[in-house]
Amino acid sequence: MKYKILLVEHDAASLRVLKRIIGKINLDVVVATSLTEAKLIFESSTPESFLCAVVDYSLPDALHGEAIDFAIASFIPVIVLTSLPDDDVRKRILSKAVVDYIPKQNRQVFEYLSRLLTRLEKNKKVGVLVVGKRPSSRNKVCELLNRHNFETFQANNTHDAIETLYENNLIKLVITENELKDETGIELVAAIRKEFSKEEVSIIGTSNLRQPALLAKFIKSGANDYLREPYCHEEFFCRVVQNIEHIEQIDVIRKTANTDYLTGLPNRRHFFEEVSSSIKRGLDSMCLALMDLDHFKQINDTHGHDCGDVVLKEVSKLMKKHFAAFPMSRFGGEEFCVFFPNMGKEQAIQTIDAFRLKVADKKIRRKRQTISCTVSIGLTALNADKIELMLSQADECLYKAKSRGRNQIVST
Ligand SMILES: Nc1nc2c(ncn2[C@@H]2O[C@H](COP(=O)(O)OP(=O)(O)OP(=O)(O)O)[C@@H](O)[C@H]2O)c(=O)[nH]1
Repeated sequence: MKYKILLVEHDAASLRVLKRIIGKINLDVVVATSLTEAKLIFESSTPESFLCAVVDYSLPDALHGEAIDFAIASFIPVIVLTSLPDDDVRKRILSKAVVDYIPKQNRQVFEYLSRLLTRLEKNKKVGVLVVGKRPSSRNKVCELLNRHNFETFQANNTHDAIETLYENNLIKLVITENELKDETGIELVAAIRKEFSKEEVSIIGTSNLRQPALLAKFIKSGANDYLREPYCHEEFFCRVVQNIEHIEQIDVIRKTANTDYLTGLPNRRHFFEEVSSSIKRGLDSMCLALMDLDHFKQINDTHGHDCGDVVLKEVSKLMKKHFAAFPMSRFGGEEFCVFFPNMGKEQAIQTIDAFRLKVADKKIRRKRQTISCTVSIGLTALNADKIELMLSQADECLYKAKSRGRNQIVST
């Protein structure tokens, strides 16, 4: 779904820059140049279709921030723009339930707005778990997080907190105070760290001024960061976003390290890890298939290496669709592998043979040429406790499939 931004701005020059910036990040802009216009637009739309409102503090018919109150009352997150960057205005803006405010000082602040909007969109898919004994303090933190579009979860004890983490893998951050219903926040941090690493879930511990020693204890027990209460709203969001971005960056690095650059399929190392841990957990039955494109050198030699790459990508696309439910990998070169956990030999043969036929039927068109290819497959149903053993069996079968004429399955 493409979200809309309600832009309430009177100044023509600012409008031009803002429209360009918002358009660049692929969000739709709906413009109102006054509070009256904004109200009219809202009468015919739903708040859910708006990611947020970007509102100028001072409009011809709303000189003192009245448009901010209107947008907040309409349940959309609000970012305030102001060309009056004095401390009084800043305080007045931050006393309202806004996402942030942006003084219109230079071009850099518009870049900041662009990052903020991108963040607000991403936040819709990020969960934050808030843990503490008192519902009132949990609700206060959740209200701040909801303002930034985060999905929030709550727990008042260690057991429920860990269960919630297991049930909702979109949770990237836990914010906990030390006082819980059963144990302490410090004990909760230690318990989370037994199950989830710092790279999977960030934790912020909170403590008030009367307990400064707690902050160091939080960090020593495995928290990533801390917040000293009472905290200002800007510091709260800086810390929250910093900790979530840390997890997201690690996620990008992990995905890059696990993915084959050409085809986007998981690479050999990732496949080994995934299948090995699946075998360790114990399976009733399993099969492993090793596949190799036939006469691929000839495809490269006839049509060029670029076309060879296109063939690899097209076969990988077919694989992603056909084997969506199974661990799969580009093993290297023109060799691919699929693992079938809890599947008997007959069913695995049926599944993989359907794929073999799909590959043979596929016509790949490139630069007015039509390329076809076939695939040979070695499949093993050996119940081994090590993936290496299954691979060597599948490899022997694949060798036989090649020597018996290719475009076929040999199984053991
Ligand atoms: N275009 C392209 N070619 C690759 C890539 N990786 C490996 N190859 C080529 O794949 C070809 C594999 O050739 P061979 O091992 O001789 O096997 P084949 O021609 O498929 O013959 P059979 O396996 O016996 O059917 C070699 O020419 C490699 O250069 C790649 O990423 N892109």
